[in-house]
Amino acid sequence: MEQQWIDEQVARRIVHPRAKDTYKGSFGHVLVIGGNAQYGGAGIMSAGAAVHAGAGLVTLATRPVNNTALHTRYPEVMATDFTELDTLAPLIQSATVIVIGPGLGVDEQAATTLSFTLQRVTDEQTLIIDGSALTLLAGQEKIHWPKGHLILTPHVVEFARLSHLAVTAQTPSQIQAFADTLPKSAVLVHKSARTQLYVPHQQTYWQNTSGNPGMATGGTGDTLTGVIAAFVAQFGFSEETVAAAVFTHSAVADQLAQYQYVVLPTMVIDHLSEYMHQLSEPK
Ligand SMILES: NC(=O)C1=CN([C@@H]2O[C@H](COP(=O)(O)OP(=O)(O)OC[C@H]3O[C@@H](n4cnc5c(N)ncnc54)[C@H](O)[C@@H]3O)[C@@H](O)[C@H]2O)[C@@H](O)CC1
Ligand SMILES: Nc1ncnc2c1ncn2[C@@H]1O[C@H](COP(=O)(O)OP(=O)(O)O)[C@@H](O)[C@H]1O
Ligand SMILES: [Mg+2]
Repeated sequence: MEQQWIDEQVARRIVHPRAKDTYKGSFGHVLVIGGNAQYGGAGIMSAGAAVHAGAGLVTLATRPVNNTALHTRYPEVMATDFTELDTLAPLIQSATVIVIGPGLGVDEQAATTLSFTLQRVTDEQTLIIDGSALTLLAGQEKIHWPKGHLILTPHVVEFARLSHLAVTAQTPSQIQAFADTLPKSAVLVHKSARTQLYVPHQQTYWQNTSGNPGMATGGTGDTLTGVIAAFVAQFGFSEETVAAAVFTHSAVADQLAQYQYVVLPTMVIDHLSEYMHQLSEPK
């Protein structure tokens, strides 16, 4: 298979200065569905990353036990309970981009919310499926992928559950063969120390050039979902938008790793907007 690089040029093509005559509605509404009682931080980091990467509006559908922590850290984020399906339905309907899975868990409530959401996503929306939602789907006999633009963000073990390919068997041609089974408007982000991006029925996959081992802390992938969501909400769905988000997330971490041994996900969130400003300015 051919390979193309995800580098700063890609991110610079996507992240541009904002037009003067804009408002919060110009930059999309991100709905994150995740964060149960055990994994509250995952939902908070995904939603926080979406705010800091520039989404106009962000709502987190989480468990209420997480609300105080959420609003202490990110008061910009609106909150609701992901088990209150009557309240969730109109939020799903009005979202530009939906993230489902970070810290969602795999219990019955999580499974109910997942199938409720999958049934309601429309052609115009983008759905990012991550973490627990991927694990839940992998447990189904046959996966019915939803309508709309689809972005899957598995790490290698989540990908093994989905594809039944052992980690050592996850070569580019095998990953592409799995990607070819997805709906045509799908992007597969295969996460690892060498994150790659696949699109159904393409001969070329994308290889990220940013990232470092300081990122190996729980929550880094949860944070990535929020960055991808905000990029799609502002700049529109395309494989290049997803590639730009993947690059930006790790490039921020690379800048921090010049001075730090460990790069925490929340530190990446704090520096996203500064880095996006750099990307949007001429060099
Ligand atoms: N602060 C929080 O609330 C956190 C919540 N999290 C959530 O916890 C849930 C479970 O996710 P997990 O990923 O922890 O658990 P999983 O059971 O899905 O996968 C964990 C396994 O995958 C392995 N793995 C991951 N990347 C690998 C790689 N590149 N090479 C080899 N092995 C690799 C891990 O070592 C581990 O054995 C998800 O919903 C996730 O979003 C985690 O993101 C951790 C932080
Ligand atoms: N050694 C590494 N080099 C580059 N990127 C890494 C490294 N370790 C982890 N990452 C990145 O961190 C993220 C981990 O995602 P994931 O395993 O889903 O984390 P979590 O679910 O805990 O948030 C991925 O984006 C992955 O590319
Ligand atoms: Mg994860």
